[in-house]
Amino acid sequence: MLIRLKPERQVRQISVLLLNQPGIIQRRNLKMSDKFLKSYMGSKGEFVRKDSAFRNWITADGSSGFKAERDRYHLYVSLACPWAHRTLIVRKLKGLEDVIPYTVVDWLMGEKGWNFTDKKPKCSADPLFGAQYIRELYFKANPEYEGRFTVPMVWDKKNNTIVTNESSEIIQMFNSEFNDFCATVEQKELDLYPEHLRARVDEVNEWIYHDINNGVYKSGFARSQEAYDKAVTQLFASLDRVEEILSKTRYLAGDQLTLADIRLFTTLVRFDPVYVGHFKCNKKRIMDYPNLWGYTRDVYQLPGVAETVDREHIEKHYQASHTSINPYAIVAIGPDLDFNLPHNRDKMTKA
Ligand SMILES: N[C@@H](CCC(=O)N[C@@H](CS)C(=O)NCC(=O)O)C(=O)O
Repeated sequence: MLIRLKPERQVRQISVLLLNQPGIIQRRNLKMSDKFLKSYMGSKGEFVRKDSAFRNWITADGSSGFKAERDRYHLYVSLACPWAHRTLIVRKLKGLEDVIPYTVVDWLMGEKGWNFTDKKPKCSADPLFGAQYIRELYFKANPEYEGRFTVPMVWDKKNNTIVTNESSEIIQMFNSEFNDFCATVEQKELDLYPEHLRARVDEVNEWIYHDINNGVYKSGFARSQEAYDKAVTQLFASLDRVEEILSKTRYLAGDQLTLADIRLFTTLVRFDPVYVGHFKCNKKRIMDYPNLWGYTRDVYQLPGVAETVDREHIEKHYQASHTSINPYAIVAIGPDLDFNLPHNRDKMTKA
């Protein structure tokens, strides 16, 4: 009986069982997911995120060689991905919809990484090259490329190359370098990384990135009890810390929304539907934290943000793609969540 086998034998058995069923695709996914995870593993079974490889900057004056221009850059995203989601929110808040077009990849990540499809809602074929996989674009930019094929990624149609694949930098560029092109004056004047709040924004970003944004991945992809315990303990200690901050101020850096909030929001909005179950981040749910839950709804309800959130892409991507942690790729039903419930956090803003 399966239950009596040693762990490594059980894994083989699962693979055979899946092969005997009509959905042969499961075996392919199992292999992919394992390879994917191993490429991110440290020596103690801990998840180690790789640095992004393309780090050019688009500037308003073009001094970097990449001048901010209308319809010069193309943004590639997954609606499932929290890092890519940041870029869609800032693009929206800054009114850059007509300036920076984007393409959404398939929510299912297979053995060759992200692929394009026009057969699923909100996804489309690659408009620039008709590529099948995002990796093809990375090789177009650099045939010797050896890094990961990640989203978000910004393609420069003029120089025919990748500008950047680092979300934290893309959102800074969208915030400040495209101000000549924003749809409205309010959007041009909106500064999500103002000089006087930078030190505070940088400070919170630092620990929120390690403990929360990446903390959920470190918990979910841990391959040893020790690595999981460490990551998940740190994750919830930092969520408690954020809860405390948000009991005093509406946003992380005070009364004003900043890039730090966008960066945190994209993790929080995925937390209860995916990270609690799929990544075993189940000490508490976001809805158990009054301030974090109210804050998540507050950011969600900002004009334009809700339309960047796609629960179908989010829930299906993680659970169907990571078959080494969810071998049958069954997508859980997910909690009832109403992000539109009143949050009353506007009352915290000082007059
Ligand atoms: N540091 C990058 C991380 C981006 C990232 O890891 N994206 C994931 C999707 S959530 C990805 O594309 N993974 C594909 C892979 O690692 O092969 C950023 O913030 O932009």
